[in-house]
Amino acid sequence: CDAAGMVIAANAAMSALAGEPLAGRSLLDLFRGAAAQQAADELRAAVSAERHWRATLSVGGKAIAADVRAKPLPAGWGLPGASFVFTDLGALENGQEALRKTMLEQQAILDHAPVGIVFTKPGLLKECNPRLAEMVGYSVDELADRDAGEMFATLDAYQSFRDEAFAALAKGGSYENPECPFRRRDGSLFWARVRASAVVPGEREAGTIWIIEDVSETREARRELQALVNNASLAIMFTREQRIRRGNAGFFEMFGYAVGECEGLPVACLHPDRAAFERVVAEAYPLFAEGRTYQGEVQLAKKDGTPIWSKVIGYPVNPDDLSHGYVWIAEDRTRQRRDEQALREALQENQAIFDTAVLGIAVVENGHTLHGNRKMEELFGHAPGTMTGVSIRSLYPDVEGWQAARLDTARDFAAGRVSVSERLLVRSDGATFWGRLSGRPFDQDDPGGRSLWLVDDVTAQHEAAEAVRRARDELELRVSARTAELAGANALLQDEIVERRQAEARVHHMAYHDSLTGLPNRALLADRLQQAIHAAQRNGTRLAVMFLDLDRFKNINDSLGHATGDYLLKEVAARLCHVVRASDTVARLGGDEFVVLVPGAGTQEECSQVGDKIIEALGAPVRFEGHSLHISPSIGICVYPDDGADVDLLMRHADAAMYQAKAAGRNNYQFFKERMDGEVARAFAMHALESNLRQALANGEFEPFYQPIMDMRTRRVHALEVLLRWRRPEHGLVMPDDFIPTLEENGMIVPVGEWVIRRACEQSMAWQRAGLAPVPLAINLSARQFMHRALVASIKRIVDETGIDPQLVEFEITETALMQHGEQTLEILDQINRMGMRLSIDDFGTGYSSLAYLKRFPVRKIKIDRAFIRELEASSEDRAIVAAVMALANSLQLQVVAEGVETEEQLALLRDYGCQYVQGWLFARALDAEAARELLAG
Ligand SMILES: Nc1nc2c(ncn2[C@@H]2O[C@H](COP(=O)(O)O[C@H]3[C@@H](O)[C@H](n4cnc5c(=O)[nH]c(N)nc54)O[C@@H]3COP(=O)(O)O)[C@@H](O)[C@H]2O)c(=O)[nH]1
Repeated sequence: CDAAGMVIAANAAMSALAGEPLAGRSLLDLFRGAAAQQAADELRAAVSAERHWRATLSVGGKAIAADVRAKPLPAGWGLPGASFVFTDLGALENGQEALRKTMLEQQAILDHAPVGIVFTKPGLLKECNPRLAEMVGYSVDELADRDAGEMFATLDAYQSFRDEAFAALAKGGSYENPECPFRRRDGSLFWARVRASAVVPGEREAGTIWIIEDVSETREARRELQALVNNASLAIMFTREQRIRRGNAGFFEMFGYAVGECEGLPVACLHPDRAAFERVVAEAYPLFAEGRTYQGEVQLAKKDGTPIWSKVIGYPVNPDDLSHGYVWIAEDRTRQRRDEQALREALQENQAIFDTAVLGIAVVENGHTLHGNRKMEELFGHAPGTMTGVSIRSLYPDVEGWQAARLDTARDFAAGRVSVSERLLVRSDGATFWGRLSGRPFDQDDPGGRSLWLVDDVTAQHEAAEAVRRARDELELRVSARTAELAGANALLQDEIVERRQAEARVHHMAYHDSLTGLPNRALLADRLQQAIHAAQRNGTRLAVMFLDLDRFKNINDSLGHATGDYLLKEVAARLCHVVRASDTVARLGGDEFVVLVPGAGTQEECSQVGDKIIEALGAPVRFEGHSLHISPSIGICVYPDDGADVDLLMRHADAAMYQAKAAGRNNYQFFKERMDGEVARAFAMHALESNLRQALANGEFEPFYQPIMDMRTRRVHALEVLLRWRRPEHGLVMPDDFIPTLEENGMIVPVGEWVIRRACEQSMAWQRAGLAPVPLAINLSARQFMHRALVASIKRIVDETGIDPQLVEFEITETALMQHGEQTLEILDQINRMGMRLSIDDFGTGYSSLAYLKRFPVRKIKIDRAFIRELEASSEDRAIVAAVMALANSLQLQVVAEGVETEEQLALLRDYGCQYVQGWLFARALDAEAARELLAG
């Protein structure tokens, strides 16, 4: 009832007692039968006194005796009202039985309750059920009136528990402690959940009912779970409203946060970006809505942004109410993923190697292939992907080959070796090939197990090796045949070698011997003389060099012919050899010159003896073809060391002495004297110069120079006169006046002159090839050269061989030379003229030209001798001569060159006389080829 006595609630028994529902009715209505006011007073008094009394109720017109207990409502009701317990006394008797049954049922409940239930009065246990007794290890009876503190782990624990519990109960409420430590009789502890309520709220003395539930196992399990969670290497996180609420140590560690640091942060912060987070949300939340678990491998991010690959499992805490949040378990798979990636790449690489290998690769087990790469398929002609499960036997053309391979392989594998062999294999189309096999077991301890094989097609090598073997056999045959052949050839070669040696000996002999007489020549004589000088030096002895020239030999040669001359020379050689000792040397230098070298002869007597013997031996007439030839020598003798210490000097002095013998009347010998008389000296000098000029031509010591002939009108080069120079070693440049007369005298002017023409033509062509304008050459011809019968042929040959334009060649012949030979001269000049070359008369004015001839000569030009130019300004006579020459030239329509022009005055006068061309130092001296080229290049 509330404070106004209105029924708030009534149980079923009460409604049954009242015969109708009572809620909302006034309780006083039950007491109407009695004096209502009295009943109301009594009720209030009973409530405030919390007592019970006997009352008569008026229900449904009936009076019912009832026992009423009244009590104010507990504070928890929130109303100032009272509770009433009505006991129908009439029905009580009938209910005794029912009550007893209820009591028994309740006792059964207590006895079998799975929780401990105990009733206490302050400080003491009063009653308890068997479960509690079991929990603490006492009997129910033993616990009666026992001190409650004994049940607790410690006295302190009991006291704090007691204070806390009774403080709560004192407020009229119930008390609950989820985990409280208790002690068993044997001293062991257990944990229990305790709930308590006061029998009479707020009245401790009225006693307290305790329900004690052993939660030790649950607690242990929870602790274990907690430890598990805390120590898990996995990250475990609890989220609610998309914020991080809690995480285990693994979580903080995985994401790089300090413990508790990120609690409250948005979950998105664990993702690399918003989009990644939303992808997970989009995938996971629909699953959660269906009460399912989300699983995925996603990329997350550490606090510092480092990406983490993580396997994530998420599920709702309460699938029925998603507002409770979610549990997320994340496993860091970054390393595994990296390892997996590396593994995947390695596998791909291996696969690529496997697929692209140039060798066939197969894994074999139990006589069949497990895998084979593409090359393997290709080798054996299998379609792609069909190399698996192929019988190894089928890869061999016959059973013998296969058996042999098996046996060898088994032997190799058992010995721990790689099995390498070359075998004939067969393709699926039946074609065979040679394969090089290389196999080894996967596991050395299981040689009969799985094995790896490499196969290479070596048919080509096999065939090549076979071909090589055949070729080698063939070669061996050919080698033996060739060896036999060579043996024959070798014999021939030996003969050839002998012949070659003989030929070489002949060549050597020819090089050092005179071909006509077989005597040593100049070179061998020089060598022998040198050796004899060394020997004489060593031994302190002397030696004699005797130079012989046959008197008037040229006469015999010219009159009786070369054959007679040759015979005579050979006879002289034989006689000389006959009269001297074998240790002496007889040599022929050329022509009619001989030298006898007499080692050991030093005194005049010894030399005279030899000289006399020679004169005597040559004195006897020589008979040849009916002629009796008389010959005598002129002998020059010089002695080492008195007359010279080297070969050259001794030869020259012997030569000089020979000239003395000639001068002394021939057919005698003379010893070398330091002083010679003038004629002998001249003859000797002439002889020496001739000898040197011969050497000069052979050694290339001659050199043409070029002096320009200028056009008076244009003052440009009209032609170049070719003037010979001799670059004589140790003498410098020798001018032609010093050697041309000698060349003319001894006839050498013919070969030297021919050389000059050839060299000048070659030079002109070289200048033209170098791009210079062609300039005519004026080449001197001496009288003797001009009269030589081979001149015209020689000039023609030079023109042909050098390719020079004949118009560019002009020959200068002295006036004297022209006048010497009359008609013959005319003939030669005509021939030269017909070849297209020009002719001019040199040194004009110094000879005595016949005007009749002059008119007939095909000359174009005359050169006024420089003797008339030199004094031109001073000498009226020379001016008159020059004027006359100019008049003559004009009348004969000849061009005129004035040579030796050294001054402008001379030039001016010559211009006045109408001279067209001038030559002289006023313009240029004779220049070497390089200077002349520069002049022409201008
Ligand atoms: N048969 C051959 N005779 C030849 C050849 N080379 C030259 N000679 C003849 O030798 C003579 C001397 O010649 P060289 O000493 O060269 O003298 C020549 C000029 O250098 C000289 N000359 C020219 N201008 C002047 C000058 O102004 N003053 C001066 N004092 N001398 C000068 O004159 C010589 C040329 O003379 P020429 O030949 O008459 O034109 C000489 O007679 C040459 O002919 C050869 O290869 N073969």
